[in-house]
Order: sequence, then structure tokens, then C-alpha cells
Amino acid sequence: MSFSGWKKYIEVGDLVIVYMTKDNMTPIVITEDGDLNNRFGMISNNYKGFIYLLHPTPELWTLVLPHRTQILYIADISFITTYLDMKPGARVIESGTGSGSFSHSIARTIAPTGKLFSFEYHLERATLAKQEFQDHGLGDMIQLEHRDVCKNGFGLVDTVNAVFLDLPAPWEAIESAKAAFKQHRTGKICTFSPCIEQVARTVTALNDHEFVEITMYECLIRSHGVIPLHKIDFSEALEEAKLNALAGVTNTRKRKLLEGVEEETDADGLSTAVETLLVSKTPEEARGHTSYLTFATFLPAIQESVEMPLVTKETVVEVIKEVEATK
Ligand SMILES: C[S@@+](CC[C@H](N)C(=O)[O-])C[C@H]1O[C@@H](n2cnc3c(N)ncnc32)[C@H](O)[C@@H]1O
Repeated sequence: MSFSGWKKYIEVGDLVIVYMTKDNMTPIVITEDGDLNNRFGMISNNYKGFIYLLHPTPELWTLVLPHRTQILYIADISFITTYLDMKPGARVIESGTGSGSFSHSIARTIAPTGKLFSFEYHLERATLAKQEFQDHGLGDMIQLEHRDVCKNGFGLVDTVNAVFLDLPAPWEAIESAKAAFKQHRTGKICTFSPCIEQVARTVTALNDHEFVEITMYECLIRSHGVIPLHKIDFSEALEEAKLNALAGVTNTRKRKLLEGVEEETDADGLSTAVETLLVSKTPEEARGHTSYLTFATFLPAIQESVEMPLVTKETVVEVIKEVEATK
């Protein structure tokens, strides 16, 4: 079972994601006689409770992978993938590889004919990531190089459609990124930096290298809970508020309780006497800042205009005469 394809049955050697709860998942490789223990003891076929064995996907891998660095999560991953115009067949650069969280998603997006050139200057991380890509069936699609891209560039010319930089000093890699783009096509670049000072230096470098449409975004997650509300019009609400005030309570349910009025409710405990309306509520504040995403577009250089012969009415008449004469 690998990231590059689907199969129906789990076999020995397959990577599966063991799902116990939403917050408790773990990756395992199936062996002939392996055991799986969790906090309830050994998992066996004793019919007491159950777990799911899930096919690995980039989304699940991001949630369970061994962290060797900070990683990209799905909100940023999906945003960057879309804004970099990644699609099947695209050729993409990413650096650094880190824990390979984003790499797995990129590989799926550009499959089956695309190529990801991934660069990592930390030898151990590069070695582990390379092995992981191989084990996950992505070895052919991801070309990982152990290289300092800020010092030595990417070593690629006229090759890629998109570049993603998750580096402490992305501005040092902009010049080499520019050369790596397919020179006759429009390309997209994105840098991922936690500090606004890094953004400022990157923007300067992008400007200096004639990138256009430089735009910065920040991805914040806010969960929306859907809750049912009683639908009442304004005059009714006013009347209810007056009655509640007279009874010295703040809500109608309490007043009806005091008055001994039995309220008919549905399965959700809502009054069936009034219409309900589904509304969205944001119980939490937006989750904290991860990084700023700076995007820019690479434009191909304008081609030198080719000298075209001037076509006049006289030359057209001449050509017609020549064609007539050859008949
Ligand atoms: C935050 S991690 C990348 C995480 C990755 N995007 C993911 O989703 O798993 C940044 C990585 O960049 C690498 N790095 C930093 N400077 C580099 C450079 N000049 N050349 C190549 N890799 C570099 C670091 O070793 C680190 O592994």
C-alpha cells in the first residue's frame, strides 16, 4: 500500500494508518506476527471495541509523520498548492524538504507525470526523507538532493513551473529560483516565513529580480460550529423580552419553567412550537499565526521583435500577379 496508488486488501509490508480516535492515530507497517498496543492494551480480535486501518494519504501522513522539523499543515498546504497552480504534470521545486509533509501532497497533486525537485541541506533529514519517499512509492517522482540552496543555488535551468521556499533566508535563493523557471512560461513562487522582517527582505529580492504580482497572505484557521436557533420576528422577541423582564428572568425557557408550562421539544431538545434556523457560530478565536505566505509571478522575458516585411497593397497585387502567371 503506497501513496501513489490504491488497493483493496492490506498485505504484509503495507503502511497503514491506525485510527483510534480523531486525535489518536499512528502509522504502522504490517508484519506477519507484529503486535499493536495502545493504552487499552494489545489490539486483538476479541470483539471488544475496534480500530480502523486506513489507507495512507498525504493528509493523514501530515498528522502522523515523525517530526524532524516544523512542518506545513493542511490549511497552508492547500492554499499554497492552489496559488502555485500545481496540477498533474507540473515540475516543482521545494526547499527545505524538512519532514516531507508538504512533499507528499505535492507529489500527489503533480502525479503521474510531474516531478518534484526537493532540496535539504541537513544530511540526516535528507537521508531519512529520501528513504521515506522510496518506501512510500514516491522515489521516482521526488528527486531529493542534499544541497545548501542559499549558497549553491538549485542547479536547475529552464525546468520548473513553481517554486516553494520554506527556508530561514529565502531571499538568498531567489536569483537561482528565477533561473530554474521555464523561461518561456509564466511561473509562480511562494515563500513561507514566520516574521514580517523576512517577508520584507524577500519582497525586496523578488522586486530586484523583476518578479511581479507580489502579494502576501496569512492563513488562519477558524472553526465554525453549526447550531440551530429559534426563528422569531422582532415584535415577538420584544414581547418575549418584556414578559421575561416582568418574571425577572433572562430567557423564555426559564420563564416557562417558572410558569409550569410544558414545552414540546424535538429530539434535539428544541421547542417544536417555533421554527428553527441553522446559524454558524465561531466558538474559538482564529488559531495562531503559522507563517506569512508571499507569492509572486515569474514572467518570461519579452522576446526581441522579429523584423517582419511590410505588406502593402502593391505587394499583395504583385503576389497575385505572380501566382496568376504560374497558372
Ligand atoms: C521548516 S523545515 C521545512 C518543512 C517542510 N516544508 C515540511 O512541510 O515538512 C525547513 C528545512 O529547511 C532546511 N534548510 C534550511 N536552510 C536551508 C538551505 N540553505 N538549503 C537547503 N535546506 C535548508 C532545514 O534543514 C529544514 O529541514
